Amino acid sequence: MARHLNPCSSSSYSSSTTFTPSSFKNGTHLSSRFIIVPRKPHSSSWVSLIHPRIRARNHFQLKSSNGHPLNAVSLQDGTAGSPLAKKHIEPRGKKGSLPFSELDNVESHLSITIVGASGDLAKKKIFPALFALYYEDCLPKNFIVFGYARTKMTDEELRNMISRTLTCRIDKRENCEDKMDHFLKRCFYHSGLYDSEEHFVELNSKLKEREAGKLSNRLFYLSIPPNIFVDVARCASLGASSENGWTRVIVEKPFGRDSKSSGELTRCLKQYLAEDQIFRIDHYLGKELVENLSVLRFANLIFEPLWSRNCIRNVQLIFSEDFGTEGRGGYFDSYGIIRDIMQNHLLQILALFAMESPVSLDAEDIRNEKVKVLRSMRPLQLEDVVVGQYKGHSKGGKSYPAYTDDPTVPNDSLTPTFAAAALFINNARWDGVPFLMKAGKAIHTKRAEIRVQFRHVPGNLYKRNFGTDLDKATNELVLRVQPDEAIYLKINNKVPGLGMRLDRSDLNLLYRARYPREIPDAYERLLLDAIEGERRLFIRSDELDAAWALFTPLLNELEEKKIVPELYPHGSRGPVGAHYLAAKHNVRWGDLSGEDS
Ligand SMILES: NC(=O)C1=CN([C@@H]2O[C@H](COP(=O)(O)OP(=O)(O)OC[C@H]3O[C@@H](n4cnc5c(N)ncnc54)[C@H](OP(=O)(O)O)[C@@H]3O)[C@@H](O)[C@H]2O)C=CC1
Ligand SMILES: O=C1O[C@H](COP(=O)(O)O)[C@@H](O)[C@H](O)[C@H]1O
Repeated sequence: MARHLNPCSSSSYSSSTTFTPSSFKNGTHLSSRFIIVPRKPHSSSWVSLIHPRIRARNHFQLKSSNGHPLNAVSLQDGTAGSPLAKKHIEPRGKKGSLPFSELDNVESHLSITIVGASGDLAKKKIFPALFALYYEDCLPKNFIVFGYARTKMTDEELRNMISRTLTCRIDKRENCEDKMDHFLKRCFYHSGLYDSEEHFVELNSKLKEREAGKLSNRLFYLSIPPNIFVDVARCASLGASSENGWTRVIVEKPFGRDSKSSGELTRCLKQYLAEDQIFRIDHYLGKELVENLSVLRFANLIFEPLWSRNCIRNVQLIFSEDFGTEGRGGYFDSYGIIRDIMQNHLLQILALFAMESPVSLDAEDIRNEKVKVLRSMRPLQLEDVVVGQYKGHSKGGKSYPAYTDDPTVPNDSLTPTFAAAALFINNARWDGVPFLMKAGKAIHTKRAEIRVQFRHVPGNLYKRNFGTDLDKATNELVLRVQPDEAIYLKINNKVPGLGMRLDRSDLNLLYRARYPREIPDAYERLLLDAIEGERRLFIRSDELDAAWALFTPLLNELEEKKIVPELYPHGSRGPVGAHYLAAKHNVRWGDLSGEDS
């Protein structure tokens, strides 16, 4: 195999092996017990397969996050441009396609490889999510999970490590311990380097051994630092892609630092993977309340007619954590809160909130609408942004560190741990409506919410009761994403009694009261969707480009001008500048209004 210096190599996005089409495994033989159904009647590239066993398991069908039955165990994702996408599978019954009899003979197998299995995210989120899916019978009958990392570990040691993070959550059914044992028996480990194709070939042999001739579908989860994404995509693609089923790769954020690096990352990944195979995860899209946003809008008559500049005064997207960057300072310092939270999680929510009604619930229809919103955003101005950084603080005899006290953070770091911004969408629906974002670490509370403040009632008969500030008593719809999921609507209400006194009350849908069951973690939903081939909750490359196009000029300006962040005490409500920014746009932060603070 020819070796040369590749622009996607190590220090940028590493690789040192030239791609030639012949270097790819190009499995050709399809014989399976699957029924092929076109996912979209008009698109032959969306050929999907449903295993009869899976079809028989209704629970599996019901879990698809777009509300459609499972229809997404596509044999081979992608149709062009990538080594993993060379095969074209004709729908059953078409000329040249495999006969029914041959399709009926092979069972499928799912292999999930977590690359970076020794890391924080894998332990905290990915293994527990996979166990929860197994526990809920959402994984196919034949599956295995492989951990891959440089750390030397035996299968047994991996199992020990994972078992410490698995919980018998949900409703503590009596067979949970058994299920845990069964799950752990399906977990294996392979130690290897991230840039060694040879080590992935070894992994491939272990996978094959356990797949035992079944049709193999393979999912790789890249839970690793971004500088090795491309190395792993290359080695996994060349050394361990499925020969007869699909191969998909979940990529964790950050997807670059700006437009240029993100474009470069996409370009490098696409040397080895087709866009259809890349699942860029934004775990906020997997959160229950974010999922519910579209249901609320499009399945209720009462909201959509109000959903525009005609009735909405402003929208607030708020994220805060009551802890600092503890343990992640090294990563955080080269990204900062704007890249860590705003450019992805909050902007994705904004796009879902503001998009027009999609043609259907199909992933492409939804992502088309989201990308239109992102492309309609007014360029962000520095004067519409406030940045902050937490400083040390003592309270109740306890002292809390400053951001720069972290030994992995330079003492003179200007990296923002807090930011607030006013954004605008230049389209007919949202012209002039401020979308205020606020994200901060080491704030007094942990929360994520969407607040919609409505205009005041014109000619309100009861305006006397509100005093001079009519905006103070307008309706406000709150979607509390976390903690304690809820949707509530603030309304003006008559206080019972003989007089006419109004107060503010909530129509409150508190999830724990209405749905007293545990809400699945975002990673469960997203992993299941990736297994099913459902891309709706994953970020398409043009969405990513549009998101970076919005934030890159601002980030450059902040860095070039060395804007000094406003210091705020650890555990406070954030910098005062955020209030001035809101006031400039005639907005009061709903979370600090006194009613909800
Ligand atoms: N942790 C979290 O809460 C979140 C993480 N993410 C993203 O998920 C990915 C994984 O995160 P996380 O688990 O925290 O990351 P870790 O820093 O824990 O890294 C994961 C694994 O990658 C290997 N690794 C770490 N640093 C390097 C390096 N410099 N070169 C080569 N290998 C390295 C290590 O495995 P070994 O040494 O055994 O090879 C490590 O166990 C990252 O992209 C992160 O940004 C996204 C959202 C939240
Ligand atoms: O992506 C990230 O998200 C977490 C917050 O996620 P949550 O689900 O716990 O709200 C954040 O702590 C981290 O900095 C960021 O990278």
